[in-house]
Amino acid sequence: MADMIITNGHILTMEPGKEREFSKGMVVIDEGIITEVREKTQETADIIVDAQGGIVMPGLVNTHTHAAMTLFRGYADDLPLSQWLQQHIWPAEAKLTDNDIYNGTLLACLEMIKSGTTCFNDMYFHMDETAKAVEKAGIRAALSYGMIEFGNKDKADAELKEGSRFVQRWHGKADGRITAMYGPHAPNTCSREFLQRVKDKAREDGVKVHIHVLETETELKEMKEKYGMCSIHMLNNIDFFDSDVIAAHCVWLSDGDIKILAEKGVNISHNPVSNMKLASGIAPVEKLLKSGANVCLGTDGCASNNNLDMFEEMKIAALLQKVSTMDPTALPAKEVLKMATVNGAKALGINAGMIRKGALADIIIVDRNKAHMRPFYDAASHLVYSANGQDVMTSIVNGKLLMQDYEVLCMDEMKIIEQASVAAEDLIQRVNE
Ligand SMILES: O=c1[nH]cnc2c1ncn2[C@@H]1O[C@H](CO)[C@@H](O)[C@H]1O
Ligand SMILES: [Zn+2]
Repeated sequence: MADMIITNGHILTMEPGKEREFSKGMVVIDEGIITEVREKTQETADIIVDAQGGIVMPGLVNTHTHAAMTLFRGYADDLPLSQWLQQHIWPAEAKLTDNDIYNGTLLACLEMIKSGTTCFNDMYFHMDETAKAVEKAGIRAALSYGMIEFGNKDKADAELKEGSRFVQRWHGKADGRITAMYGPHAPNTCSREFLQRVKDKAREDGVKVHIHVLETETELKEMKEKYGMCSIHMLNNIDFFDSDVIAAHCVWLSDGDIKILAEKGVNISHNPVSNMKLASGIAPVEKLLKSGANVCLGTDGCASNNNLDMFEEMKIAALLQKVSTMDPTALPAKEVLKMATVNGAKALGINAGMIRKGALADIIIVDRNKAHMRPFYDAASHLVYSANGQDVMTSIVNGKLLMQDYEVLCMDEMKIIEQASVAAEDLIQRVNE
């Protein structure tokens, strides 16, 4: 007998090139893997999840965030990026403890599980604690220690050592739910020599690299002054780019940069809410997709968003491309849904983001028994333009129910909220001392 069957739901498979929909289908799960997807027939299993009145779809993949930054939600708003980071966020981050990161990450995991994200890509500090929180919550994640050396040789050695220690300790852990990566912060906070060393080490270790790239015009100007070229050309010159790189933001791109990113198979995490809030600019997502690049979707941290709701992110991504290109056909719902599922899973190298035989059972069920979800013509349209994270009823990761019919099963919800609030209060007191 199978471990689990999800039955009676409207299934959206999202398989690239051959997306299927079943108005009353069933998904069979065994040992964390999807073993069958088809029209409903009678069947039994250890656990039967009734998805009546729901859309069954792949869990959302958030390809760029800093989970523990939930502790800074609403702490410093309405500021430009450099001022926001240098005067507010970095001084506060200097006071973060292991305990803060653990509790902040658990709060993020709770929020993600409740709003349909089954996997996230994180770069931050005290990452052992992030990994422990992921292990406990049951969610899937790609994690990297955020390295910043500003060209300092001693710092470079220490940062790479810590990044490497983290990769050795956590890659493939938590029943395979954790993937570890290297996380050099950005081309203007890390030197060219350091970035080259990091990429060499990542290739040697067979792991991916997660980096911020051309988020702001300031970065573009700094790079041109320092190297006589933009970040994309500098990184390309040191052979940094391949399909094992996740480049977050990529806002300030020339047509030549887009060609390089597409040719090298670089994965681009678009983070429209953060880019709008910090007034960083608008990434050329339509052009990137047309060039064949793999574009996925992220929220960035809670200090620049201020939530982790990937439904909100999908809608804003679509709207922003339309208004910036003055073309209502730009970034249609189906395309943005792919960014948040299959493209994200591809970027992180996980066999998920779609409901098909052999894929990891990372699945969510979205409620359509709600006023704003009726009538029902097109599932993709509703998911992108009408739904929000609070419409997610059920979340499954690795074949395990983390939330069922709005009830969180993997953790004590009120305890997590309370612990994170206490940690944040204490942290801000230390910052203000
Ligand atoms: O949008 C952003 N741009 C640049 N840095 C960021 C952004 N969001 C968070 N961080 C910062 O990146 C470091 C993690 O490696 C942290 O210092 C975090 O505050
Ligand atoms: Zn970021």
